[in-house]
Amino acid sequence: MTSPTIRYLGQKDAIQLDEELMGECGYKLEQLMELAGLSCASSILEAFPQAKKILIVVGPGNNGGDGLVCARHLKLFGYEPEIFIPKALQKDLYLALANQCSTFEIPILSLTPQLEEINQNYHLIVDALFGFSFKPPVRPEFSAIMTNMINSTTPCCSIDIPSGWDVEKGPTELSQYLKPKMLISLTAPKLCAKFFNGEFHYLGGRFVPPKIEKKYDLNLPQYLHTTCCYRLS
Ligand SMILES: NC(=O)C1=CN([C@@H]2O[C@H](COP(=O)(O)OP(=O)(O)OC[C@H]3O[C@@H](n4cnc5c(N)ncnc54)[C@H](O)[C@@H]3O)[C@@H](O)[C@H]2O)[C@@H](O)CC1
Ligand SMILES: [K+]
Repeated sequence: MTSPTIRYLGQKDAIQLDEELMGECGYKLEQLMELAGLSCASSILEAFPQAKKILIVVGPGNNGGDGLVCARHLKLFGYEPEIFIPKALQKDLYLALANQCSTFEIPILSLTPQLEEINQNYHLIVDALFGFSFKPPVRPEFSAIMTNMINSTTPCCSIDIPSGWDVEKGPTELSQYLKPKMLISLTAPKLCAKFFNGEFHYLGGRFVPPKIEKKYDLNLPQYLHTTCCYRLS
């Protein structure tokens, strides 16, 4: 089910819009990431209030950064998040966010969580591996964790893009692919979200100036009151 009016962005437009937010709109990446991560944690609180232990899989780009911010807010909301980072983080921003998570006593796992471990220990997986800059196929260093996420019986919540999916064409070229129960689209859904058929589709990233909304013809729904997430379907 999709929202009848909201615009779905292609990969090029998503990247360009992001650059404009941080260019002429004057946002810093840290600001956008904080709001994006907060909206992810807020969406999860609405959709999975009963989940307790949450595994957050953090990738090498800004999608992973959103995951780190989300982990911190989930902890503040009373969840027990744990983080797995398959590839060592490079940028100072990501290292600072990971450090904040450690300060919040969020465990950072050193070994790839195995399938049985994920099934037994966690109520939810947060997929913050790859976002709108992903180009398939998944490189080998991520294949073990991707396989475990795909095969796990624990429900998955993908941030912005279900990892491994083509940003525009969705999962069509893969034999085995992630089927998240929840998708949180940031700023606006990307074209691959048309192939999402899980239970919860949320919109987050309540930071778009009217000028940008008009320019990209986003037709965003009205967020209610102080909320930072909106359920699309
Ligand atoms: N305007 C927005 O909507 C905002 C978006 N943010 C997030 O930023 C994301 C985009 O971040 P980035 O542009 O940093 O990119 P991504 O996080 O999508 O991923 C880029 C990283 O993945 C690696 N990668 C790409 N293809 C790969 C493959 N096939 N196998 C293995 N690794 C691969 C790249 O080398 C790079 O390290 C969005 O999806 C969203 O989650 C927020 O942080 C801030 C605001
Ligand atoms: K993702």
